[in-house]
Amino acid sequence: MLLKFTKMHGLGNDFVVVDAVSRKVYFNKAQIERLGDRNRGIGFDQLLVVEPPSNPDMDFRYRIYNCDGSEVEHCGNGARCFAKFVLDRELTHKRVIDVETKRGQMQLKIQEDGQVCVDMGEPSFIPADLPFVADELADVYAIDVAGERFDLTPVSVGNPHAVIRVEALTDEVVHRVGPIVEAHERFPNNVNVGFLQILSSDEVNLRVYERGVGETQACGTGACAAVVAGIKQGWLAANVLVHLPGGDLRISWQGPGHSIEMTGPAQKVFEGQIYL
Ligand SMILES: N[C@H](CCC[C@H](N)C(=O)O)C(=O)O
Repeated sequence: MLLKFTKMHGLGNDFVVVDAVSRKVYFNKAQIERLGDRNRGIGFDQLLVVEPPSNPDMDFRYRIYNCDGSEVEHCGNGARCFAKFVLDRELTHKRVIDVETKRGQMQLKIQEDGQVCVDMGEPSFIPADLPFVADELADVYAIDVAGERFDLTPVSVGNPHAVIRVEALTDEVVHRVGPIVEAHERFPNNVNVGFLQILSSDEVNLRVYERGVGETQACGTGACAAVVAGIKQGWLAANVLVHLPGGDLRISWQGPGHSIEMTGPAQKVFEGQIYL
């Protein structure tokens, strides 16, 4: 089958986006892994498959697959690219789009400057919501990584995140600790691992070792998780500028009972077709 696709990115977190509204498309795990292979396929961090909504009150549904083939609940950078994709392809003419994903419903607003503002929903610090195995409720949890102790804050943004505050964002800590925590037995569904360096109460540096991918240039849900963890710990204010390797995101959260709001760019790189 000849598959038409659009290659996009949000701050270097890259996606292949497929229109499954005009024509149904299904992928098995092996096909996703092959398409995501940067040497033998197209290459992407995540595949986004845009479908008609199952709920008639929604405009679309879109499915999110990591390059290892795992389907996931939420993707912040992907949400912004999804919004640009459906508008550019005239699948909608709305600039406020209601969409459902595996984690639930959310609303996206495409601003006149092309930036996309996403209602990322409410975070949860309840371990069972990730899931994270914990004997008791705490603000931070100590986890042993090869004999070294790391304090982490588990946060669900629909998908699971472990936020670890560090004084320095070194390759060594990200690439050694990231994979161990990602697959740690206390995270039965694995976890995205965010390394947070606080610059001030409203500015941080962040690197994310993503579940099912490895380190990405940016992670939207990771930026949301890091900011809400920092606010909960009293390190951060309600509106934070997050510097990621691929660029900046603006994240704001007014506290429990409120949604997280994320604003950032979405870029189209090229359109293509490939035999599946
Ligand atoms: N790797 C993530 C999904 C993609 C998240 C990220 N690309 C974002 O922008 O939020 C997970 O397994 O939950």
